[in-house]
Amino acid sequence: MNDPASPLSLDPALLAVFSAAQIRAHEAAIFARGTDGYTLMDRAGASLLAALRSQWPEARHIAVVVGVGQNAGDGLVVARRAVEAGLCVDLFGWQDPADWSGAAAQAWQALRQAVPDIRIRNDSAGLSTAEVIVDALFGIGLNRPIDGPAAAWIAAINAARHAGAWVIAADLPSGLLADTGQVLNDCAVHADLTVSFLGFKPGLFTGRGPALAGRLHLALLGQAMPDGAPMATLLFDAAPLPPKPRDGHKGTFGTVLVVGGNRGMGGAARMAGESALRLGAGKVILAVHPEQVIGMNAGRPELMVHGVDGVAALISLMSLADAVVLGPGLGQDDWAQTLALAALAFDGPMIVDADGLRFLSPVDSLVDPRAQSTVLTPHPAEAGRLLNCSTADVQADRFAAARALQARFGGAVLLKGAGSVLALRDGLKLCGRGDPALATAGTGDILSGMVGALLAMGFDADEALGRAVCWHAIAGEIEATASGSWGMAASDLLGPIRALANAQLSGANERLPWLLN
Ligand SMILES: NC(=O)C1=CN([C@@H]2O[C@H](COP(=O)(O)OP(=O)(O)OC[C@H]3O[C@@H](n4cnc5c(N)ncnc54)[C@H](OP(=O)(O)O)[C@@H]3O)[C@@H](O)[C@H]2O)[C@@H](O)CC1
Ligand SMILES: Nc1ncnc2c1ncn2[C@@H]1O[C@H](COP(=O)(O)OP(=O)(O)O)[C@@H](O)[C@H]1O
Ligand SMILES: [K+]
Repeated sequence: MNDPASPLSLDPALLAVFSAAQIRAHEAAIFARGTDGYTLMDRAGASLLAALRSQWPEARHIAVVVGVGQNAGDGLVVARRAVEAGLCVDLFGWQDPADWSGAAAQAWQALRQAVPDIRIRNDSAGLSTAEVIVDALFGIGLNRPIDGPAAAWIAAINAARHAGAWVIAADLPSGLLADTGQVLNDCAVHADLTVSFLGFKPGLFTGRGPALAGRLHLALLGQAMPDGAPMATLLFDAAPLPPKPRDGHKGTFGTVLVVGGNRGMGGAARMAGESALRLGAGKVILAVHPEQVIGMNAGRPELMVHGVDGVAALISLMSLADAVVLGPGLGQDDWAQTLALAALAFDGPMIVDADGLRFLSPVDSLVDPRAQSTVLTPHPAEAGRLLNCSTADVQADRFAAARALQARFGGAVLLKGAGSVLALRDGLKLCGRGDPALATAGTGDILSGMVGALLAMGFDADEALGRAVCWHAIAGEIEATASGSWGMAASDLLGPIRALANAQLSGANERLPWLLN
């Protein structure tokens, strides 16, 4: 069933994210090839101004807030070019111009030459009169919590935005850490548009990034994308399933066994089962607590619901399964533990989610076949439990957490939440789709059923996880577009998911968060 074809036709540069260190190495290589820093910075400022004018063509009055490093230089270029274009420009900050170095110092000289009476205003009162504010405080050089004047300027920019100004960020919204999407001290600019220079940074897509960066625009500054493997690749679309063979029968498309549905938690197992069915699994069996059987059978007769009271009953169901989904509504009691330990011995592809994750033990990923065919899908709190750290620790570096989970437990790992991170055999992926509509109970169960169906069809762990995450996120966008982000119920995703898998609904490019260059 594997079908590697992808409907994506985006520029590869738009699908790669690079760490700050990789961007710095790229800059060094550009300089070594003979382009100087100021030339690059001038292009960065020009790109930012072009994006600003294309997004807000009516804007006449802009404010540029500059910091102390080279990110300020981008802002100084914008100020000069904006004045030259006839816009009214106010420049704000606290830096003594004599302290700027390198290309930023050249940008200041160029600005002074073009606008001799330019001055840097150190009082944020005038900020609120601007239609658009350019955030040129910090880019990839941010390396510690922000306090002092920089924190005050960030607060002033956010207050002006709240009062109606638009905000465009140079390279990154200031305060957002490029590599992780973390914000320290809860101090960061909230931008409407971010122009990212030379390559996208991972932090724009995960952690706090999606909430703070606004729309994204990539400006390559006349350069090819950085050499070498990116830190992660972005997942934006997935190929639909191949046509269903005319001579297929229910056995052809795999049997999924969902193990979960403890007392009071039957809904989770049912949602996982239903999503496996809607994605095309040939048969779906639910192994649930005996007290759940009657209600579940009535609700969705296509699901084969079995009350399981011990290991023997589960093993006999496992013998029928092509893939196991362990965890939805499993709970943590003795019944859950007995079933989980038995299910984890399943000799085939498996996804472990929710409470199922509590019963995992570390594997030796080099020798344990389980490590090859298992998909783990923790949310940040579950990941913290598995890694023996806090949820905040996980969120501080979601890439490191996903990698650590993969190293410890093997398989394909998904760290859920806005900007889901996938640690796969061939490296890191980052889901660039989704909507906060998905932040509601049960959407994780829907996802686990989808992965189960794809595993049962024969997709390998990486492919099954990548497709499921993508369709699930796009389905969330589709529902949000149709009816809004508030109030979606997890089962609402089932229709769009089915349509996406059948190619009857194209999710490609519809709500990509950036302006295509
Ligand atoms: N020609 C080029 O090189 C090009 C560069 N480009 C642009 O340059 C940006 C990178 O510039 P950058 O490396 O100077 O870093 P930047 O983000 O300005 O900040 C570092 C400064 O802030 C300081 N600092 C750090 N944290 C702080 C804190 N919490 N609170 C207070 N201060 C703090 C830090 O101080 P230090 O650590 O040295 O004490 C340092 O002085 C990049 O994102 C892109 O926009 C593009 O134009 C393309 C061409
Ligand atoms: N703000 C968001 N943006 C995009 N996706 C989100 C957001 N919040 C949650 N999600 C997605 O919704 C799903 C929630 O799963 P999970 O936390 O396990 O919920 P549950 O256990 O209730 O089913 C995950 O796939 C997660 O990535
Ligand atoms: K910035």
